[in-house]
Amino acid sequence: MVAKLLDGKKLAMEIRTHLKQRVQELKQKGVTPKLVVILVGNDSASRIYVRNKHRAAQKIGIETKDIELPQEITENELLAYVKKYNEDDSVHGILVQLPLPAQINAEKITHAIAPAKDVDGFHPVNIGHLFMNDPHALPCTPHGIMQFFKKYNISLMGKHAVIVGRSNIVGRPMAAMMLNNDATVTITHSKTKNLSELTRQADILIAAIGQAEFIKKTDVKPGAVVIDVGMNRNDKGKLVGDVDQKEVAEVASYLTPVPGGVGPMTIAMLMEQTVKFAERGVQNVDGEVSNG
Ligand SMILES: Nc1nc2c(c(=O)[nH]1)N[C@@H](CN(C=O)c1ccc(C(=O)N[C@@H](CCC(=O)O)C(=O)O)cc1)CN2
Ligand SMILES: [Mg+2]
Repeated sequence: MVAKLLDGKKLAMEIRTHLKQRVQELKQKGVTPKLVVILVGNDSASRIYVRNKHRAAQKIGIETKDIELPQEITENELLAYVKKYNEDDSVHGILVQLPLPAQINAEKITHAIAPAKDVDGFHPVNIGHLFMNDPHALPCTPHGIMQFFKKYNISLMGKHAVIVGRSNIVGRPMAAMMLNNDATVTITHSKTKNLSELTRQADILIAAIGQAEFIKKTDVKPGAVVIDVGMNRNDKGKLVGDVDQKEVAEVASYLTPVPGGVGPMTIAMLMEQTVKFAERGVQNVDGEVSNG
């Protein structure tokens, strides 16, 4: 078997085209979706992701305000920025790019973003709604992965989904989304015993461990759908995923490439969520008018 590649770049472009239309409709109603992106410090990768978010937003017609803050900023100073944009009615979405410098408690910051403007879907209120199968805002990476299943008609019903990695931004929300779509979900992590025994049972395998080419051919059931969330630099400085792509492509039915798989979908979903939040504002206004 040779795996079919799930092209995230192409799917993200399709999604952006639809979003452009939705933004135009919003603008006709006098609303321009507005996203505030806060970048703290000098992390070079974060700088690139923020730039890519800005470009994606521009292409669709979303207004962005990029705020660059110094590495040494205090937690309270950063919280003051979040508060300011929480209170600004022209802003529909706020995100703080992660990771943050060591002196700042990232949880405290993400928890300070108003749940209604939490385009990253990281706030505990939004995570709670997601786990209760009543999603309000969805973390962008797992939400992007769900779009592959939709696009390629990969049903999750009754399937065994095995997730390697239990982070708050990928593993845990991924588990909730797949559970909400009737998969049987196993979450594994660095302390899991006999990991390969579990990954070999997966109909759908999500690799989000942060270790270069960790998942080998022998860890994968023939015909499995394999999603590679990893972004690591190997010893030659090349970007590689958590999956040994060359080997695993020989046994998987579907595989997301790195680059060009999950990454572009993360940004597409951020755009989608920003538009959705702006549409909610319009619905509320329409509601008030019709009730009046
Ligand atoms: N506030 C947030 N911080 C972080 C998030 C997030 O969703 N919200 N996710 C990651 C970083 N990230 C977006 O912020 C992100 C990372 C990578 C990509 C991407 O498109 N990657 C490319 C490859 C890029 C390269 O060549 O280095 C790909 O996979 O094709 C998009 C978004 C952590 N922080
Ligand atoms: Mg990718």
